[in-house]
Amino acid sequence: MKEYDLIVIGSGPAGFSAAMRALDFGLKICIVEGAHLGGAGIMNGALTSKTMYELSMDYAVAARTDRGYRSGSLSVDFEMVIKTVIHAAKEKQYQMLSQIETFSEEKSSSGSLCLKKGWAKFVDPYTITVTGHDATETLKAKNFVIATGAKPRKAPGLEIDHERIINSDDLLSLKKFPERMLIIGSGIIGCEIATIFSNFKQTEVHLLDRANRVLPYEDDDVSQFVSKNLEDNGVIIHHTAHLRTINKYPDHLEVILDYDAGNSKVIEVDVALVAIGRVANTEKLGLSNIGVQATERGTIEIADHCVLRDGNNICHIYAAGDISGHTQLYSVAEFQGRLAAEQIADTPSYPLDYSHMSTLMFFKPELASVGLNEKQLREKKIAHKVAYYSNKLVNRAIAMRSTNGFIKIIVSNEEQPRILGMRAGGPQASAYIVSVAHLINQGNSLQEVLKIFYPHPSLAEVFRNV
Ligand SMILES: Cc1cc2nc3c(=O)[nH]c(=O)nc-3n(C[C@H](O)[C@H](O)[C@H](O)COP(=O)(O)OP(=O)(O)OC[C@H]3O[C@@H](n4cnc5c(N)ncnc54)[C@H](O)[C@@H]3O)c2cc1C
Ligand SMILES: NC(=O)c1ccc[n+]([C@@H]2O[C@H](COP(=O)([O-])OP(=O)(O)OC[C@H]3O[C@@H](n4cnc5c(N)ncnc54)[C@H](O)[C@@H]3O)[C@@H](O)[C@H]2O)c1
Repeated sequence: MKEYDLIVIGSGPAGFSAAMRALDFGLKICIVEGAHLGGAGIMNGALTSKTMYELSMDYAVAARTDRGYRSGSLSVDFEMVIKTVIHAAKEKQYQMLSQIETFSEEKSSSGSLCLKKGWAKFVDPYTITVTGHDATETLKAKNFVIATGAKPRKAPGLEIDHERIINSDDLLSLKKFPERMLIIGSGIIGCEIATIFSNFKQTEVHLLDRANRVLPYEDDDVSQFVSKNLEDNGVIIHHTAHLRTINKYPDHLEVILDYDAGNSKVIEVDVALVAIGRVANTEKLGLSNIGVQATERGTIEIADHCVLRDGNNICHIYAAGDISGHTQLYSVAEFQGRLAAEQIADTPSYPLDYSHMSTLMFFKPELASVGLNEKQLREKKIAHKVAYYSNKLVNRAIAMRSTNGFIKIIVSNEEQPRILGMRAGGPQASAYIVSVAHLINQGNSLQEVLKIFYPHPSLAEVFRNV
């Protein structure tokens, strides 16, 4: 039976970063992956959706007719779009495979990496089985990182048939642009997919928002900004609407929506896509064989990245990424994986500080977020002030003829106000978010922002004016 220093279960950003960091410490590592190398970080997730977003944004630029240019006969081929997206995913997967091969057991004298394809299940705290297509293998290790990620949540009473009623995992299997599409769920995935399909202008996009605004966890002004942009891009948003049922007919789906106001609406679409959150992949891991119970949300509780068993750390089994119940982001998964490997190697590490966590949301225009928003600060009863500045006043935005955007900086209510959070919407909003994350991390006051030179003309100049 093969024995390793570390077995990583799952090859997404959490698992792969844990493995790569563990390699630095000379460990003999095996990565076990049941589906796609790179997990949702690559396939049916972050990279594929962002590739499709970029293509759709290019198409939207090419389709403009208000800038003095006009393309002759613009058309888009869905098959080619999907091929390009899969190409991008494969490019990344082959980079990862090359890294694995570079450090294969046969070649590497110190640390080594191997990849086993199959589904892992704990037999006891030091043993797993890996079930592949044709065989089951038993492996042992001194340490484990569970990085099995998450999968799309099922909508109650709605069967996903993976052809017409689909989730984000099925997007790349579509054969053509749907003429009409309903997206159920107006969180990040729902709004990003609505942006992509409305950019291509081949699909009538309906977005079901069970609340009265999209992105329910964001501040009202930010949600309204996103809502308005989606509508301006042609998306039909059904606010305060609830899905009663979908009736399947050979050539269409009949959707019945019930609104909070009491009225109902029947609409016809070709594809319905469910995007109502993601649930952790714990159920097939054999957690009971290691004395671990998943939380009510199906996640694994951790302390210092160690899995908790009966309130105690099992200090040779770690968990990282979406499975851990923290914010489901690539960067968080990658960070947690790296720190788990450092714990395993007993290397002095630093605690993960989520206060300057940042994220980009790929809408039109993009939305960037770092730190807390007003809603969270009100919940935590933290006194704060808000500075707001419109891109309408920024020369670069004017030059781009693209002034739909803003920056909103949230600071503490102190004499020297510290930056607590920021939201920015507009072109290139992603470009300056990391500098704000640094300022939050360093506990800097707003004054620091004003001491910096800003290149002109740049969208970052928006800071100087807040
Ligand atoms: C459509 C979409 C778009 C996204 N866009 C972004 C984005 O733009 N930015 C961002 O920060 N985040 C984005 N995310 C979220 C991000 O992809 C996840 O937070 C991240 O991939 C989580 O990493 P992970 O390693 O924890 O899990 P995953 O990436 O889910 O990887 C887990 C892996 O474990 C494997 N696995 C599960 N169970 C087993 C088992 N028993 N045995 C063996 N293997 C197993 C799975 O097959 C999978 O490959 C997006 C997600 C989706 C779905
Ligand atoms: N750019 C990014 O950073 C990015 C992109 C995509 C996904 N992600 C990550 O993936 C996670 C999952 O994305 P998501 O959009 O699926 O989840 P989400 O939590 O962002 O949003 C889920 C949405 O579905 C709604 N909802 C829940 N149950 C519902 C029901 N029964 N009927 C109708 N609506 C319902 C919620 O009100 C919410 O609006 C995100 O939380 C995010 O962390 C990040």
